[in-house]
Amino acid sequence: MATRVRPSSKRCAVIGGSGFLGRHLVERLVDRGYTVSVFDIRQAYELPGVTFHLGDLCDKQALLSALKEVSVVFHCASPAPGSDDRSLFQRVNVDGTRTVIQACLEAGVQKLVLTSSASVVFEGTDIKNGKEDLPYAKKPIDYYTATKIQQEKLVLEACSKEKGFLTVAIRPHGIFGPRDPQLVPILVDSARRGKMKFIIGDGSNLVDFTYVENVVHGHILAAEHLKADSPLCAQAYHITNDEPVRFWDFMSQVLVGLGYSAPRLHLPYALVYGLSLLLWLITLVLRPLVQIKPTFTPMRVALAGTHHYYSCARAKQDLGYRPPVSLQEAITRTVESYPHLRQGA
Ligand SMILES: NC(=O)C1=CN([C@@H]2O[C@H](COP(=O)(O)OP(=O)(O)OC[C@H]3O[C@@H](n4cnc5c(N)ncnc54)[C@H](OP(=O)(O)O)[C@@H]3O)[C@@H](O)[C@H]2O)C=CC1
Ligand SMILES: CC(C)CCC[C@@H](C)[C@H]1CC[C@H]2C3=C(CC[C@]12C)[C@@]1(C)CCC(=O)C[C@@H]1CC3
Repeated sequence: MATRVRPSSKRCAVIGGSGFLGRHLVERLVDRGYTVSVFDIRQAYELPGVTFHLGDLCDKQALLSALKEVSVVFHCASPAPGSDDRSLFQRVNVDGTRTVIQACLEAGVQKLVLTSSASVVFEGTDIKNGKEDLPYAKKPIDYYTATKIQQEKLVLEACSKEKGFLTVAIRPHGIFGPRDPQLVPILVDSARRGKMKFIIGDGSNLVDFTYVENVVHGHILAAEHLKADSPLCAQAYHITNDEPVRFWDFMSQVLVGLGYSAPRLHLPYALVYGLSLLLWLITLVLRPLVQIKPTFTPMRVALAGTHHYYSCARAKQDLGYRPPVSLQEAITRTVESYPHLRQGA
């Protein structure tokens, strides 16, 4: 009878390891002595000690070859939140995550750490110091969020001590840092097109922005603390910088740091939200004729004009989590990492 080789606990796979968060996670795992397999639809870099497996996570056979002798899987792949492609989100985040779980079970993986999102509870209205026991959003703000909810449920429900398969979900919020393709580039693009003159609402709304290395730290703590007798099994954990900041102060600091002017003029939230909805409807109607990508989508306006910050007390208690990099240091490092996005560059 063939004996199954017991996977080393230092052998892991990162699904989505070519992406922004995934690559930072891979780099940290390698520093900590892990052997890492990356599974992604693209290869973005090369790193000693890292093996790349290219494929779509909806393809179980492709996944299985990447998960051989792997004990921990980090699943941080997703289509970009800005995409409006409902069927893509369903296929990758929901059906694909089912496939990931199935492949993990077949390959004898012991732990699955999902990158979920704090937004799974966000409906476009204020959340102040939200805890993990808030109900999932009944009316999620977009397809991305709707499928992140389903994805998280699938992963947490798959946790089985009997099968020796343990799962946990990390819920970061507003990840930023070097190489982020989203937050800073979108902000700078909007500034360059003269669209960052206005503050939506009175500007007092508090939001979590989380430095990518802190998010990585939360993932690794979760993987290392996840044991059959630990409270982590089938739980979700907010991972933030634990320093909520005024949304518009954060944006202004990044903009000014890169040489652009901070927004100053105020516009009423309800007006901008209403206009963004109208614009969204117009783009839907015109879609067969012309593709328009509005800057101020209803989702972005809701995120820019409401409070949404979350408690990470549960992560502190169960994981011993403390954000290693402060918000100020994180902003400084981020601004320095984008010389090509500076005003005039
Ligand atoms: N960025 C943020 O502020 C937040 C992100 N999250 C979550 O964190 C995770 C990582 O996000 P982030 O690093 O920003 O995203 P990225 O888009 O940078 O990384 C995701 C990676 O997954 C890849 N991928 C997409 N679809 C598939 C597929 N079908 N099979 C294999 N690989 C695939 C992407 O390839 P390609 O680029 O070619 O699509 C990309 O390399 C996501 O799950 C996201 O939902 C949660 C909270 C906040
Ligand atoms: C044009 C401006 C009003 C806004 C520019 C910045 C935005 C691009 C970002 C501000 C908050 C960010 C955010 C996300 C994406 C980028 C922002 C909208 C997420 C939607 C990414 C995926 C998640 O899981 C939740 C994030 C919330 C915050």
